Amino acid sequence: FNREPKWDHTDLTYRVVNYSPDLDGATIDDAFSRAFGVWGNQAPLTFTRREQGNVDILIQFVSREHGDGNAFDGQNGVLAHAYAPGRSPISGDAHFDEDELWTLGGDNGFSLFLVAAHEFGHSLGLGHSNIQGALMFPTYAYQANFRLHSDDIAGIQYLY
Ligand SMILES: COc1ccc(S(=O)(=O)[C@H](CC(=O)O)C(F)F)cc1
Ligand SMILES: [Zn+2]
Repeated sequence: FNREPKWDHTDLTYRVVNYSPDLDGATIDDAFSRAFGVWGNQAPLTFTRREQGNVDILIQFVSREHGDGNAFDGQNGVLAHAYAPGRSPISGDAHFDEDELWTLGGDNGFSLFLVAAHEFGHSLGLGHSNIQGALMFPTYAYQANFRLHSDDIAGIQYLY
C-alpha cells in the first residue's frame, strides 16, 4: 500500500472497533497491547487505546470486501493487512480477516499476537524483511517464544 515514511508524532493512539468471537475481549485487548509493546520496547513510541473518537490506528476484524478495495479471501491466504503512516483516514489502520481462527497458542488457527505485531510494523512504516525468522518476513510462522529479529529492530530504529 502507498508508502509514507513514518508518523510525525510518537504518542500514537489506537481503537479496537470490533472484536472477533474467537477470543474474549480482554485477551484480544491484551494481545494488541503486547503487539504494540514489541515495537514500543525498541523505539520512543507510546500507544494509547481510546474507546472512541479520532485515533491514528483503527483496528477492525472484517471479512471479504470491507470497503477499502482490498477484499479478504476467506479462511487462510491473506490473514490481515495494514496501511502505512500518513494523513489519509485509512493511514495506519489494521484489518484482521474474521474468516481466520484467531488463537494465541501454536496449535490450530493463527496467533493474533504475532499477526498483530507484524501488521503494526506496517502501521508504523515498516515494509517486509527478506530474512526468514524476522517478524516482518512476509509469511506467517508460529514462534512459541517470540523474539524480535535484529533486522526488525534495525528497521524500527532506522525510522524512529
Ligand atoms: C507474521 O505476521 C504475518 C505474516 C503474514 C501475513 S499475511 O500472509 O496475511 C500477508 C499480509 C501482510 O504481509 O501483512 C500476506 F501478504 F497476505 C500477515 C501477518
Ligand atoms: Zn506484511
